[in-house]
Amino acid sequence: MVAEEEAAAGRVPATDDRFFLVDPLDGTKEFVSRNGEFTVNVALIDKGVPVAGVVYAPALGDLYVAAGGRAFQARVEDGAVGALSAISTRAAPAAITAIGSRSHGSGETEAYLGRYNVGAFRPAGSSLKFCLVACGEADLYPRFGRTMEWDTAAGDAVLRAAGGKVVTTDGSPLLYGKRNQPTDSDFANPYFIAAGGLDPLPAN
Ligand SMILES: Nc1ncnc2c1ncn2[C@@H]1O[C@H](COP(=O)(O)O)[C@@H](OP(=O)(O)O)[C@H]1O
Ligand SMILES: [Mg+2]
Repeated sequence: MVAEEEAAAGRVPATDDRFFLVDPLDGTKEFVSRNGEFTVNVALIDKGVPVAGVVYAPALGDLYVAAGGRAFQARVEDGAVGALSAISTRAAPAAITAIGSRSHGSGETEAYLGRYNVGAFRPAGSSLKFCLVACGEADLYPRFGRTMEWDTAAGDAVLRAAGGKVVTTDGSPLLYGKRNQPTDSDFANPYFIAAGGLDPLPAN
């Protein structure tokens, strides 16, 4: 199991073909600003692919689950998990809804979005961005900024299971368990684009 705070303290186990990535508090800035958009993230990686995951936003009472190749959403009230309902991405409308970080924007992101017909931009914190694409509330989440694997793996699992995709700027699937990278630290992600029912334009 690889967890954000453990990794920060230098405790990183050898990773096998299958391992868990955990971020107990994703969206620290959201947590501090009390807007509720922080999450607890657990993902199961199998040979580099996020095959199962849970994203839980305790302050909002929203739970998203990827399991068995399908994605689900549930409400959590008073600690009780309500009925799971299946979620899926939507076919992208002519004017898409883009989603992006509340606290980590970039000029590159704006330039990339300029190549689409964007009808609305929705800022959101943490891994909730993947989940909003997964349930068809948004179509595109370009992230041209740094993240770590534990920030993205669970949301990525939910989005893939809902019919979407997460690709690097050259269009290849975002992979996990990245160690000994030539230009970045272990578990650091490259820039990526998460998409629902559209094929994202290559970014380079
Ligand atoms: N320069 C950087 N390097 C690594 N991760 C970064 C980063 N800037 C932002 N992040 C990650 O982006 C996450 C927040 O994303 P967003 O802005 O989309 O909500 C943060 O998660 P934490 O809140 O768990 O630290 C943080 O890990
Ligand atoms: Mg995080």
